[in-house]
Amino acid sequence: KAPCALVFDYIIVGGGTGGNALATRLSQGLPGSKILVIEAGPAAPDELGINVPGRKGSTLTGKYDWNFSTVAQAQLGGRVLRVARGKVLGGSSALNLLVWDRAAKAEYDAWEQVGNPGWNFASMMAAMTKAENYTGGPVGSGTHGPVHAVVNPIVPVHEQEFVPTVSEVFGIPENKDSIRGVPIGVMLQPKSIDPANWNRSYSANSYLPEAGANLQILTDTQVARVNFAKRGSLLRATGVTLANGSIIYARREVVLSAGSIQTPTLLELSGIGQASVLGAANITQLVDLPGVGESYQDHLRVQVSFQLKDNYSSIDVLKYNTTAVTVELNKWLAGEVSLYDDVAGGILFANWAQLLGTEGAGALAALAHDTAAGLGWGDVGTRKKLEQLADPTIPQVEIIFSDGYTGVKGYPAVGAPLRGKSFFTLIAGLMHPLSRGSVHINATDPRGSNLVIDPRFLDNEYDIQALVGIIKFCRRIAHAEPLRSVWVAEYEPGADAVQTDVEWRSYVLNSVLSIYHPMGTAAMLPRADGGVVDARLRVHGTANLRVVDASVIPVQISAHIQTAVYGIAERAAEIMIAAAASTG
Ligand SMILES: Cc1cc2nc3c(=O)[nH]c(=O)nc-3n(C[C@H](O)[C@H](O)[C@H](O)COP(=O)(O)OP(=O)(O)OC[C@H]3O[C@@H](n4cnc5c(N)ncnc54)[C@H](O)[C@@H]3O)c2cc1C
Repeated sequence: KAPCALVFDYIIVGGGTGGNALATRLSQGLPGSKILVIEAGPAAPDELGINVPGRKGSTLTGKYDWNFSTVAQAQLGGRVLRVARGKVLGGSSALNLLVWDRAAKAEYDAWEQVGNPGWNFASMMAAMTKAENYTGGPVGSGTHGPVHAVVNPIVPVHEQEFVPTVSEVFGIPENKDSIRGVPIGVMLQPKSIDPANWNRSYSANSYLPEAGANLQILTDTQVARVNFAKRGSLLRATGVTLANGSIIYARREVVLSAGSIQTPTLLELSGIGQASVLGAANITQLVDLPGVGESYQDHLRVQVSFQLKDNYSSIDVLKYNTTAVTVELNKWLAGEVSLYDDVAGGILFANWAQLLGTEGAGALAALAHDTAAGLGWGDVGTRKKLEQLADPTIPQVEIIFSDGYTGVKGYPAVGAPLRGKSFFTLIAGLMHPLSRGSVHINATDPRGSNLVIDPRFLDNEYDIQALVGIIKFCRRIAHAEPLRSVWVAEYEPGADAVQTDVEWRSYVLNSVLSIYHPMGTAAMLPRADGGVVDARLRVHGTANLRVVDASVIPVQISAHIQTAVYGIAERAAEIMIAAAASTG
């Protein structure tokens, strides 16, 4: 018999975005249950790289990042792309770039339409609102949830021209209500920041303090696999084995919240997945689930950067001026307005007709249909994406106005003539690429962290042409007044360097990056459709193993996905608490 310190009612693997939200709600809703979160990374409550909004990005490649990378992408000339993931209590919510927004109503409704009763806009909006405490948000946004959101009222002078340029010149109206399932339009977006102390608000400092004493958290502890016993035709999860070999038992349920990269690979290490992947790694297959690790989808980005006129200044000063770094950080620490507050995010969400006109949108949609047909892509997720191209309420495009230089060639180096200059960047985001990749354990080292991540970005002509269309539109925005008056020259890729469609195509292939929103790798779909979990988030073939993180998203949504992950966790808690009540 195991010592009772090693027995819990619920074990949640991964103290990240979804895991901490779920654990907190279970602890509140099931006060008589013992709940354990096991997180591979440390707790880092005082880490300024996490807490200071303007230092977002500084933790990438550091000790709080798993530092995964893709396999060489043949279609991108062999490039290897970074796959950032939080390895810290709070997971990727501790590392992300803070954008707090939502997709269109029809995109959540699509989850129900592909075979998941109860998963629709009404239920997801209710769940996402429960997570949210939006200061100054529109009527209907959450005001009592743990995670704070706010629009920074400070907008740099040059950024103030973005919304009027898009709305007046391109006729895409300003939308101050985007958070309620109607995202199309141009706006200043909220960020997950607590306005009381201007600190990043993330799952570890928002949800966890609300949990009861029945929640325990083990940090710096990696789970190696889930253990099972056979119960009739189903597997019953009995607990987990840690990387150090210890076993912890679960009386009721085990939940995987290890994120879109590690949830599927943990399933594989536990014997659930494709026969060929498990066979190659010498792992006995317990459940044949071909969908595990498949349908990897992400949002893609390319960008153009412009050098500001000398009378404008951006946050670039924090890249080269050490005095400014100290002064501004001290202001943040003293609770004064600082460049490290992270300015409001100017964002445009648009459909293809708004960007390309009716004819251009029709031609691109035809290319999407032909591409999918030609490649034989007929899965439910792709079919939904193709259908959604005709829905003008669903954004296919996101364009972000980013203060400062955020491109690929780098801020001008020491000694370069443009060092010390200020820039802004327009980031072109593709919300529904057709490419679908995979993530699997590595047969040569199944338990190592060298996972086989193959996102297959831009492996088809629709995705390439779609990104070309968006990036060309970014340049058009920059050339329209009043925005045109704030800059002197295009820095990246450079007006002379890229002019023709052929040149844009090769720029896109050479500079595409991930927006770090991988999803769908343990999709909530019927088993016959390649699903990994059912509509109650239970792994097919198991009685009590669930997945609660971004990997369950069955049809790719637009927008940044942290609000959806919190919503999934809130819904999961409702489902699990109801299940506990019905079984006693
Ligand atoms: C750099 C970056 C920028 C982003 N920007 C934005 C943004 O601006 N807005 C937005 O909405 N979204 C953004 N996202 C996406 C969003 O943050 C993620 O989609 C979301 O946080 C994922 O939540 P999750 O619960 O699925 O996984 P995570 O939050 O990543 O949680 C998984 C947790 O499991 C732990 N874990 C993994 N394996 C094990 C194991 N074997 N044992 C124990 N623990 C384990 C990990 O350490 C991690 O803490 C960004 C993401 C990144 C990485």
